[in-house]
Amino acid sequence: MIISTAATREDFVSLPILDLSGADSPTERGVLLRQLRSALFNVGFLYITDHGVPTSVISSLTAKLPALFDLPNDVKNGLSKLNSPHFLGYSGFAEETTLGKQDLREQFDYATELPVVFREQKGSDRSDRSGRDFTKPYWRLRGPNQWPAEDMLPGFRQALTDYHDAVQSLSYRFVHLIEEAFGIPIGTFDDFFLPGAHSADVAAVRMPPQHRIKLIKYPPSSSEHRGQGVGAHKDSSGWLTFLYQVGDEQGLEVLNRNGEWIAAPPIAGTFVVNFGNAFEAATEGAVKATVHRVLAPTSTSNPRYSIPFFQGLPLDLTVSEIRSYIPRAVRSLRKQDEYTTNTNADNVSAFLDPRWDSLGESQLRKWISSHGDVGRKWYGDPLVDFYTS
Ligand SMILES: O=C(O)CCC(=O)C(=O)O
Ligand SMILES: [Fe+2]
Repeated sequence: MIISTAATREDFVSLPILDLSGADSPTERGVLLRQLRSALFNVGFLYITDHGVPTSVISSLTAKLPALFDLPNDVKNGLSKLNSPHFLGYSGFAEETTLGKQDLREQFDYATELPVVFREQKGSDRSDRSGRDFTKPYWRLRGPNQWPAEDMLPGFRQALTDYHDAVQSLSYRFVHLIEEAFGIPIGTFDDFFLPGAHSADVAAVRMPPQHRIKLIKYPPSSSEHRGQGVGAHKDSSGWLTFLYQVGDEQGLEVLNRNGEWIAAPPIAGTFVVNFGNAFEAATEGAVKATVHRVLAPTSTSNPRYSIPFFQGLPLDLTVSEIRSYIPRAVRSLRKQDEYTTNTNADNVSAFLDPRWDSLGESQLRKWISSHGDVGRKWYGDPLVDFYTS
């Protein structure tokens, strides 16, 4: 029970579950879109079933997670994020922080396999045909993965690649549903994901984004007290997040507007969908990047594994540009008082820094603040100090 001097507002106490098979039925599509609108504007967190990602694709990857994390320490450390200016690779237990506190989890970060585009300041060939300036530090976020040797974990690279491709295509289909729920033409956001979708003009064509996939292990807590698996936060790595919770260990919780933590337990075969800071900023808070956290498993539980897929956006896209795609009627749906509410989590005001507008800079800031050692090694102290000041 919540005891409060202010009248308690009605708010969500459980998360909606949307059956995406309704999208293919002329009679049920309208119902699905109504449910989606409610999930978007009232909750900012939902489960999806019948999402079209084959069970075999999911299980091929999830079956390999225990062995991945059980690789010898020298093999895991050989894949350390410290090797990677793209913040891709392995982070050992409690090496990452949220709100200045250690997250009691171990993780591998992977991404759409893409080559480096960043160029050092030297030389004249600094841009591509579109005039994009690849000497900007945030372009350095983009680059290839670190894979374990195939004989160390046979089939892992293929399983992760298949999973990436399937969830990427789910994410594009889901964005089409959102466009319909917003009342804008289906395909409006294709510009962000499918270069050249609407324009043959080289300067207008975007770079295809790099999506990120985290493979996470939360070991059981070392004491009776459940530790911080990951601290309260809003996602800032992308546009939408598609989270797969492996097995049945609980721990994910979502904050409602009354300040209550609502459990988001694993539901077999579903993905959890939520919205990143860029989405909240683009909709001016009409759709929230809802705050969530993970409590580490109890001391007597099994480890918990999870796989968030963060749908990427072009790094040179600006918040003002994205906003121009969202109708005023949608942006004006922001509920009073919420956009600026201090939730004691990384919030949108830190994301929308007046010093910059591009998503690349917001993301560089985010990566540098959660992995300071990687930031200092590859980006240097002045840049780290700038982004963390
Ligand atoms: O592990 C989970 O269930 C959620 C992880 C999460 O919120 C994140 O990594 O951003
Ligand atoms: Fe998250």
